[in-house]
Amino acid sequence: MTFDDEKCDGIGLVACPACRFCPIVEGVGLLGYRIHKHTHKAWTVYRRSLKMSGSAFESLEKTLEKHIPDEELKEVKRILFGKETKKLVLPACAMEIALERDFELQGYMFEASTEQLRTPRTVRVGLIQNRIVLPTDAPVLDQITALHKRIGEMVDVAAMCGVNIVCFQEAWTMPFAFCTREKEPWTEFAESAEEGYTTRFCQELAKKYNMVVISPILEREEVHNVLWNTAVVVSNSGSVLGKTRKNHIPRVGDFNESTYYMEGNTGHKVFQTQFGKIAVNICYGRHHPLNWFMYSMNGAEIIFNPSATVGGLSEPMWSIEARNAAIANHCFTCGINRVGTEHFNNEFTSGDGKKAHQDFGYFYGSSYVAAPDGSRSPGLSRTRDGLLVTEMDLNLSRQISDKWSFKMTGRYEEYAEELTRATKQDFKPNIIKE
Ligand SMILES: NC(=O)NCCC(=O)O
Repeated sequence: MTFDDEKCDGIGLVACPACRFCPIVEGVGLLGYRIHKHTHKAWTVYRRSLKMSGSAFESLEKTLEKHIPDEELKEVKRILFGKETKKLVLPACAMEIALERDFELQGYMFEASTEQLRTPRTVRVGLIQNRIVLPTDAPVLDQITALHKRIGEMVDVAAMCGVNIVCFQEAWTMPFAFCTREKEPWTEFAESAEEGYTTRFCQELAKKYNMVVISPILEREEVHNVLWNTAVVVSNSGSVLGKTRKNHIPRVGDFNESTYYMEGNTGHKVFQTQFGKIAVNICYGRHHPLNWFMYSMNGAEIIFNPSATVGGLSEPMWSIEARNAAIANHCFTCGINRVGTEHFNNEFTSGDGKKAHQDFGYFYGSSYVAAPDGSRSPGLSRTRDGLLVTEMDLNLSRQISDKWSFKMTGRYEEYAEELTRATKQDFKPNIIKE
């Protein structure tokens, strides 16, 4: 599409393609001067984000909206995404600041039926996806500090939107350098979960905004000097509620993560917060249904899945796995993925005979929330930093559980016995032959 922004008449919806992507027009539908005021700016921001990403494909939802006639779109969306999630009206000041700070802001709500004996248990969750800020060869502390600043300005907006629990992407303080297999300088990004500067930074945010902060970092456990891929959960009081470590380590494509840290040893912890019981299933753990299941068995009402994954590898699976986990476990799930392409100075190979390269591929964002009734929010874009705010009534989980009864019909004892047998060395698969 070609467009000359000098000639835009500011009416927006027709004249300027940016308006279709401008969160102010699209998100809240504010009329009059706001459309005019933001048109050129949004278009500039949008164009800049496309140029930076090297990807013109913004999101599946946008493409469906662009090409499917209105009368069919509703039905297509119902079948693909489940019951429509209503848009959440977010404060105009938050929308405006998000625009100024060049990130997408979207809000949705998951409602539950009214009950006679329980009042609604609504909680607002914020998911943050982002690019790295500085090049990967900038000094380590500069990179960390720049990311703190960027995320800090996004959390300010989350606070304006009334977010109670915010979660960042996997290893958010660093480039996803595990593709390189080099130890230095990447291990220098590892920090103490309890006392590192990133945890201190999150404690400040948590206290300032009365917000639970989930901070997935590369952890250096200093007593034994062991590295882990860890999510630190900071309570809204500002104290560290605990930490939980990534249970499953990928050995696929360029995800050479076993070079850097060990398989988690914290089991399937669930954290009781003021806003609900939460758990964190880090990235590759989402391919393991039993991992989700055990967090749910321990009572998790919301399971976060902070991730770093690229289009060439996992994009067709992305929209299915966390959503399926929400359905199967009668809980809410939140998938968060980083954005953009990260370049490294030294070439590396994928061990597949193909040419050496200097990047992982494209991290496609697309963060979303899925609900126990099978519905899901639209995803954030594939190309831009973003904050997704969702309001969820946690009563929905028990309502759906009462309806579908997966926990009641699960026959877990049977599976426990069979699984125990299946993991023994002398196991013989139960195959009937003629
Ligand atoms: N970070 C991480 O575990 N990535 C593995 C690839 C994937 O799970 O899509």
